[in-house]
Amino acid sequence: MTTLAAEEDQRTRSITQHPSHFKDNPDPEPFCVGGVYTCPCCSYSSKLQFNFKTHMSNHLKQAVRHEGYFICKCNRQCRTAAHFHCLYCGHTILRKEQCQLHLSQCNIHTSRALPSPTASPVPPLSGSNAGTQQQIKAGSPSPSPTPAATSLLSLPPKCPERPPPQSQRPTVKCRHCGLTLRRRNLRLHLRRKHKTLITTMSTSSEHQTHLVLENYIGGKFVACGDSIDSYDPSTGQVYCSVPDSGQDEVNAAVAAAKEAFPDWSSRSPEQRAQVLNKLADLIEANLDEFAQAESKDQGKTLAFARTVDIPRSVHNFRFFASSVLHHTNDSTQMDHMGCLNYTVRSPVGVAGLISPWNLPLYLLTWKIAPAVAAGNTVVAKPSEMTSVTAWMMCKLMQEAGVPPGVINIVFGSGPKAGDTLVGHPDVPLVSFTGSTATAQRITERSAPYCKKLSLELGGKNPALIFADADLEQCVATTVRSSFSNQGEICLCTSRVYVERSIYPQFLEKFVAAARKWKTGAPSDPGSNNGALISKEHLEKVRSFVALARSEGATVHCGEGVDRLELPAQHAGGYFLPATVLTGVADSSRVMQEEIFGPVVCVSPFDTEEEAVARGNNVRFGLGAVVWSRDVGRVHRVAGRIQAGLVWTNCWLIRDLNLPFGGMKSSGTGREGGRDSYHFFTEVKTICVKH
Ligand SMILES: NC(=O)C1=CN([C@@H]2O[C@H](COP(=O)(O)OP(=O)(O)OC[C@H]3O[C@@H](n4cnc5c(N)ncnc54)[C@H](O)[C@@H]3O)[C@@H](O)[C@H]2O)C=CC1
Ligand SMILES: N/C(=C\C=C\C(=O)O)C(=O)O
Repeated sequence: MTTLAAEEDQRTRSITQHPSHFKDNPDPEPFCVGGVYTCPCCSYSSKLQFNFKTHMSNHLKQAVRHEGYFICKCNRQCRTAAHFHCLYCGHTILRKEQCQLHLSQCNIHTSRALPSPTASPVPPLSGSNAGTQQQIKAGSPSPSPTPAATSLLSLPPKCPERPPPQSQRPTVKCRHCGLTLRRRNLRLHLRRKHKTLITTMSTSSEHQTHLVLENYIGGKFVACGDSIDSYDPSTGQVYCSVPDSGQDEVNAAVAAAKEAFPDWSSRSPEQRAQVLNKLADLIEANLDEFAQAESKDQGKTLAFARTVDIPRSVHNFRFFASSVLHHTNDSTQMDHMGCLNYTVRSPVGVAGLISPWNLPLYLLTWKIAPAVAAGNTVVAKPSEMTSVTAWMMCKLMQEAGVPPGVINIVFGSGPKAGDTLVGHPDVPLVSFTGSTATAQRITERSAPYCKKLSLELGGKNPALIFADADLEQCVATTVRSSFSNQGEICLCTSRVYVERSIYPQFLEKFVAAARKWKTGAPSDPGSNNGALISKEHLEKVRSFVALARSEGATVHCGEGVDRLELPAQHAGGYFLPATVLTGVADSSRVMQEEIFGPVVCVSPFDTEEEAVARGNNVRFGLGAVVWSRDVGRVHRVAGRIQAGLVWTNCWLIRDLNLPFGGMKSSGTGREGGRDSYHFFTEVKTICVKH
C-alpha cells in the first residue's frame, strides 16, 4: 500500500468506524496510546478516561450523516464549526454545498468505486471495520459515477482538494502573542492560551460556519443535550444550534449565581466597576466581530450593529460601572425625637434577566451591567432567536475578571428556560424586556413569590406633527423613527398624526423618503434595513398590511407595491420594504396593536386636543414624538401624552441617567441610572436614637 493509500485507509477507517464502534462497544482502551486517549475523528485527546468517554458520547449524539460525509459537531475541537469530513480522503470541507464539488474533483473518490450519494449516502455506521471498508471499496450498491467523476478518472493520481504538504499549509500569526501557527490551530490556541474570542464569523461569506452554542454556568461552558435551530434571517438558513435549556440547566445556573453572591456583593463598587470596564474594553476590541455576528443572527444591517448595537452595549458597561460610584443615600433628622434616620441599599441576590431579539446584546447588557454593578449575581436568558453575541461575550468573561458564577447565561426558549428562571424560588427579582403577553405570564408566574419585577414592553408610539414643525427635519427623522432596525425597536413610531394644513405636503415627502429607505443585504453599506427576525414575524407584519388593505386603507409604498431587489443568496430571507399606510381607522387593530415591523400609519388631525386624545387612544404608553417650533405647545403636549418617554423635535436621543420604561400596557418600573440602581438593590431605613 502506498503511503497515501495507507493514510487514506486509516482516515477512512477511523472516520467511518469510530462513532458506531464506540456505541456498540463503549470501551475507550482501543483509543488509548501511551496513556493518552485520542479521538480518531477529530483528534481530541485527554489523559482522563472519563473526559474521553464524555467526548465520545457527545460525538455519538451529534455526529450526523450527510451525503457521504459526517458533520462533526464535536463540542471540543470544533466548538464553533460543523465540519464535513469526507469519508474517502478525510478532507475537511466547511460548507455543505462544497461536498459535491469536492467529490467530483478529488480523484481518490473517482478512482475507486463510489456509492452514489443520493442512492446510498454512506456506508452503514454499524458493523465491523472490515465490513465497512468492504462496503466503501465495493461501493455498495453498485457504483454509478457522476459524469464529472467519470471524466476525472483520467486525471493524474493526485487529489486537487487534498491539503497541501505541511510546509505549504496556511499559517497565521496570533495577534496576542505573535506565535506563528497553522490557521486551523488558531481557535484552539486562542482558547487555551488567551481565553479570548474564538472567531465565529469569517468576513468572507465563503467561510460560513455552523455554530454550536453552549450555556455559560459557573464560569464554564457547559453543553446541553437538546438544541434549538437558529436561523440567519437574511437567508432563511439554519446556521446555529442554541441550547434548549430546561430545569437542570437553570437550576445549575441559579446555584452557581447563589454561590458567587456573597463574595461579589461584598466587593467595593470600584472593584466591580473595574471588571465591567474591562469587559467593555474587550467587547470594544472585538467590535467588528460582534457586529458581524449580531447582523447575521438578527437580520439587521451590519452598519446598524456597528454603530448602534455593539457601541451601546459597550457603553452600557461603562455607564453603569461609572454610575454605581456616584449614588448617595437619604437621611433625615428628627432632633425633637433625638433620632437620625438614614437609608442603606444592598444588592438583592440572584437576578433573573430575560431579553428579546430586536437589540440582542444591547438589551441584555442593559440589564446585566446595572445588576452586577450593584452587587447582584445574574442568570440571564437571551432570546433563543438571537443568542450568539451573548455567547461570544461569555468568552470574554474570564479575561475581564468576572468571577465564576457572577454572570451565568442560559440559552433556550421562553416557555422552557425562561419560565423556569422566572419561577425559581431563589431568584427574587426579574427584569424582562419583550412582549406584553409574555409579561403577563411572567407576572402570574412570579406572583406567588412576590418577586420584584421590571417589565419593559411594547409600544404603539405616536408622532404628533404640528404645522409649524421644521418639515425637512421632521420628515427625515420620522422615516428613521418609523423604520430603523426594520421597525423592530419598541420605541419606533407606529402612528403619525399630521396637522391637516400640512398633511398633503408631509405625506408626499414622507412617502418619497420611505421609498429611498433601502431594504437590502444586511452587509451592503447602502442598505438602511435588513431582514425581519423570522418567517413567522414576517408573516405577522404582512398580515397587518393585508388587514389594513382589506379595511380600505391605501398602501403608498412598500409591501405589495414596491418590488424588493435582493441578491440571490438572500432570496429566502425575511425582507419587507418600508411601508406607509393611510386611511386606517383609529379603531383598527392596525392602529391599536404593536406591529413591530417597518409599517407606519399616517393620518391627519385638526386640533391639538384631538392630536393628544388620539395619541393616547391605545393601551400602550411607551414613547412619543412631538414636532413643533412652539415651545409652549411642546411642553404642554409632552406633559399630556401618556408615555414614559417623549421626544420633541428629535428621536432616540438617550441619556442613560434618566428613567426608561412605559406606562399602561408598556410596562411597570423604570430602568436607567438611579432607577436601575434602585431596582437592583433593596433599600432599608435605619432609625438611630442618640
Ligand atoms: N422590545 C420589545 O418591545 C419587544 C416586543 N416584542 C413584541 O412581541 C411580539 C412577539 O415576539 P416574541 O419573540 O414572542 O416576544 P417575547 O416577549 O415572547 O420574547 C421576549 C423574551 O421573552 C422570553 N419568553 C417568552 N416566553 C416566556 C415565558 N413564558 N417566560 C419567560 N420568558 C419568556 C423569550 O424567550 C425572549 O427571550 C413581537 O411581534 C413584538 O410585537 C418582541 C420582542 C421585543
Ligand atoms: N428597550 C428597547 C429599546 C431601547 C432603546 C434604548 O434604550 O435606546 C426595545 O426595543 O425593547
